[in-house]
Amino acid sequence: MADSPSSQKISDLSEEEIIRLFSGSSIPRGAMGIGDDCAASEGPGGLERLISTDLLVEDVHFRLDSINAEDLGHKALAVNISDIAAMGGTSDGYFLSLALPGMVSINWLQRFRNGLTDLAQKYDIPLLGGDTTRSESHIMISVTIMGIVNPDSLKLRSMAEPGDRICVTGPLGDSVAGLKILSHPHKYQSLSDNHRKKLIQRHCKPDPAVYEGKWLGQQDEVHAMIDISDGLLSDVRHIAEQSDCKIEIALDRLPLTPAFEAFCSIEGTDKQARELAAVGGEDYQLLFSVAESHISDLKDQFREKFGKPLYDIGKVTKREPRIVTLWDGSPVEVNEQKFKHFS
Ligand SMILES: Nc1ncnc2c1ncn2[C@@H]1O[C@H](COP(=O)(O)OP(=O)(O)O)[C@@H](O)[C@H]1O
Ligand SMILES: Cc1ncc(C[n+]2csc(CCOP(=O)(O)OP(=O)(O)O)c2C)c(N)n1
Ligand SMILES: [Mg+2]
Repeated sequence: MADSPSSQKISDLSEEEIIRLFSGSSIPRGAMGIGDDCAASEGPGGLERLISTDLLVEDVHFRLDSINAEDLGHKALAVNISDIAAMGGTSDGYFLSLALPGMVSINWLQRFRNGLTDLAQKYDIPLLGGDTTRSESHIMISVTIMGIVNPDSLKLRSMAEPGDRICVTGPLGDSVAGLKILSHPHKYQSLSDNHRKKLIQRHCKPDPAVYEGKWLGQQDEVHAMIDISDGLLSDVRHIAEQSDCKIEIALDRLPLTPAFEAFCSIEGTDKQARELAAVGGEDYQLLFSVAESHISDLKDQFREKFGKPLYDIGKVTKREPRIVTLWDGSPVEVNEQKFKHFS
């Protein structure tokens, strides 16, 4: 892009357009840079080294009156662990960078640390370093994570093939419902405490699909994989574009929890519920493509290993990078009012 006049602001650009400003540098042969959940390069003992980073900013990714310190610590690491899982890898170290306003209480920071380190210990991921600085106003948390993966298990967004089925590892929409409850508590007063708690928990304390990602990575018939951070349709589009394939998603097959259905019944139709599940972000389920001939075996083995089902929600067709949403087999438009950082 040529240099723009100084009157143009980055709010005129999409996140993708901003990333494109920084892309295009040459990287070593065999390595992989911008464009997937992690960068990958040759690592120790013939393994691939994976690296990824994500930034959480107060009032963009979280509000201090909506998430407690422990959950925020957990979430900051969980979203990064999820990126390693989406490549079929195993996390083996992380860095933590913090920008903190001076008025943050020591107690808050200790509880943030507890949430973070509990999750790190659960998956045996050591903290290797980071950076700490003062911020004039907002809290910013950046985690950089490293992982390893056997080259044969590496799953990229570009690996889907026509004829594959599209699957997800769990229900969608709970996180966006949790966020809406936190943002407008009075609107959802009729929801039971149990449902409300579940949805808020799924928003504030996402559970990365660590073992599922590693196992799916080891399955040769699983082709492309990504984690759902931006929202199902947005992340399906990443696979469609990078694999140069058309992908059909059957909205009526999206897995929903009883809590999410109860939430949606307060103000919408069944179709609106599925639209929300298709665009709401931060689910951190894994989305992958698998050869159709293998899907039945894969579902059986997955259920045996993890005690829960895989959900088959669509298919990959011809080489034409776009997505189509279906309702009862017929194409329907979805209003994609997805979360946008800029324009
Ligand atoms: N400022 C940046 N400079 C270089 N690469 C970036 C920048 N921001 C994002 N990327 C890269 O662009 C790709 C897409 O980013 P993103 O959508 O944030 O991925 P994810 O959902 O996995 O976090 C990733 O490969 C990421 O590393
Ligand atoms: C206060 C607040 N507003 C809005 C959201 C919703 N939200 C923030 S980021 C995001 C999508 C994912 O964020 P991004 O930084 O793009 O993650 P990445 O794709 O890089 O993993 C969503 C749905 C939120 N969690 N909290
Ligand atoms: Mg990112």
